[in-house]
Amino acid sequence: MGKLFICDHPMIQHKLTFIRDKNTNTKDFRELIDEVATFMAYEITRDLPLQTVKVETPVAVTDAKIVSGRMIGLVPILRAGLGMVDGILKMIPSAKVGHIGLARDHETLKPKEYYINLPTDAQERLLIVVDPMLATGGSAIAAIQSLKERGCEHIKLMCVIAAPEGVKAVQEAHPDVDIYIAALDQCLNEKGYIVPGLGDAGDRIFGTN
Ligand SMILES: O=P(O)(O)OC[C@H]1O[C@H](OP(=O)(O)OP(=O)(O)O)[C@H](O)[C@@H]1O
Ligand SMILES: O=c1cc[nH]c(=O)[nH]1
Ligand SMILES: [Mg+2]
Repeated sequence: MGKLFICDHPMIQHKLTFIRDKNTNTKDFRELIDEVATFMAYEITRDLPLQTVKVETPVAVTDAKIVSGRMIGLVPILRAGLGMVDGILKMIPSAKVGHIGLARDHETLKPKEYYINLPTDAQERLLIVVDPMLATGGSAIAAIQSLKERGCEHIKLMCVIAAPEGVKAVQEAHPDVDIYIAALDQCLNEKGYIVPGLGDAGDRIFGTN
C-alpha cells in the first residue's frame, strides 16, 4: 500500500486558508498555490538518497553530501497541475517536465486524456505527478496508468487537497505510489467537488469559470 504523507507545516496550513477563501483573487490564488508547491517539494524530496564526495573548502578537504540516485521529472496534469510546476522547480531546478492533459467530464466525472508529452528519459526518472486536487482519484489514476504503460515505474503523486475517496482509490489502483498532500478534506459532494475544498482549481488558477 502506498504511504500517505500529509504536509501540514504551519506555513502550508496558513497559505491553504487563503487558497480556500472564495474571495481570494486569481493573482493571489496563483501565487499561493506556487508557494505551497515549493514547501511540498521540500517534503517530497526529504527521502532522496545522498552520496559522500570530497569537497575542498578554502580551509580544508572534507567529506560532504550530494543528492544521488534517480533524476527527477515533474508531470503536471493539465490544466491545474501547471500552477504547481514553477513552485516545485524553485526547489528542484534541474527537474525535467512532462505534461499529461486530462479533463474530467462534468457528468460522468471520468477523465479523458487529450495530450501527453514526456521527457525522452522519463523511464529512468523518479516522476512526480502533480495536481492541486485529488477528488474521485480518476484523473490521478489515469495519469499514473498512462505513465506505467510507457514503461515508467518510479512514481509519486503530489496534490494540495485530497478527498478520502480519492486517496483510497489511488492506493487501491496503484499501491506502489506514495501520495503527498497538504490537507485531507471531508468528502466529495454530488458534483464530485471536494468539501470544503477550494472550488475548481483550474478555473481559480487561470481565471476561467
Ligand atoms: O480526482 P478527480 O475526480 O479526477 O478530479 C480531479 C481533477 O479535476 C480537476 O481537473 P479538471 O478536470 O477540472 O481539468 P482542468 O484542470 O483543466 O480544470 C483537477 O485539477 C484534477 O485534475
Ligand atoms: O473540488 C474539486 C474537484 C475536482 N477538481 C477541482 O478542481 N476541484
Ligand atoms: Mg477544472
